Amino acid sequence: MIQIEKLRKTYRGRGRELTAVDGVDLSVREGEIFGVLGRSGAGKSTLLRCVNLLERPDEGRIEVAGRDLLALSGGELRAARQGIGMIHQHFGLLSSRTVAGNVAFPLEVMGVPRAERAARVDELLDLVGLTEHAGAYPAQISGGQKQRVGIARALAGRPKVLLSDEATSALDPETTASILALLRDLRDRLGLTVLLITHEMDVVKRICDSAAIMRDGRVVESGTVRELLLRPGSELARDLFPLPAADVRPGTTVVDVTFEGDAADRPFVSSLARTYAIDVNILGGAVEEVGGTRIGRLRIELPGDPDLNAAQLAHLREAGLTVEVHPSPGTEVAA
Ligand SMILES: Nc1ncnc2c1ncn2[C@@H]1O[C@H](COP(=O)(O)OP(=O)(O)OP(=O)(O)O)[C@@H](O)[C@H]1O
Repeated sequence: MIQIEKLRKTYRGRGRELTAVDGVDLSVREGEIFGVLGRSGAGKSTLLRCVNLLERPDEGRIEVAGRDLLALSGGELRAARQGIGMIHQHFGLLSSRTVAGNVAFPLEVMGVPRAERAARVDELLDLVGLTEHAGAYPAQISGGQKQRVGIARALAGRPKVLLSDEATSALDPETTASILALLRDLRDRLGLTVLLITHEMDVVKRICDSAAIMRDGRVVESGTVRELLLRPGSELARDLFPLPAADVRPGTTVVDVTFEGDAADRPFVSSLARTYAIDVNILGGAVEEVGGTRIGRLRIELPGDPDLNAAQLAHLREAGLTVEVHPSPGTEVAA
């Protein structure tokens, strides 16, 4: 649904150059919720603003719903942008207008006739659960309700794509959960494709089907959340399951074992200990519900160096577990 290829955007000013997006490729499938994560300054907002051409990239290609956005101009571009809604961290509501007036605003800009506009505003407010607050002003409603207005306004042009710029960052955890549930529900009911940027792991855990991590303007990993969690060395897995720094003692093997669904219910630690008559030390672990599946990660310590534990590691892999061995001290390659 969204195809981004070799996207580059450099900001120039006062003799300085800063490449905020540096050759990004990204593919978002129709109907999925795709999260872009990364530290402040990684280039997430710039990337998002390029997708609806609030920012014009220097190079690359952006295809949304089969249309090459950078090749469009005038009316065609306006129509394509109407098919892309956007919600913001600080809501961006007009304080002098009521809730209904804020939702009506984009419809006025689009030239929708008054009677049709009123019916559409009612429909949109119903969609986000704000019918009873139609006459309230932004100052009279909560942050969560303000974001619901923002969502209703973004959906005014019946977009197929919704962009979300840290939409829940200014909200408390409970309100965040309700806004995320609303986004997922709207995706299901309206068949939306959602591209969101966030620095909150909870957002990824709760609603993202796929994710990408950005650093210094580049995508360093991307894929479905499940794929990334089970991929050895994945940063997303490390961030979602924070474990203490691995302190590998000489003569031991420290292994991170990632398991999902059924495998979470099998006693693989005791099976390993029994089969090889060894003591297995548990160093840490976490189990999380991710996208409706239980995924867990356990850090265990086995006696003996890794090369003496080949059979034990194979035993874990054969049980369908993802196995990542920490290097022993002294095995790191000198830079
Ligand atoms: N309009 C601009 N002019 C100049 N530099 C900019 C502009 N917008 C962003 N930048 C710079 O580009 C880099 C990427 O910024 P961007 O806002 O895309 O990152 P981000 O990952 O979204 O971070 P944040 O969450 O802090 O917004 C930063 O170094 C930022 O200072």
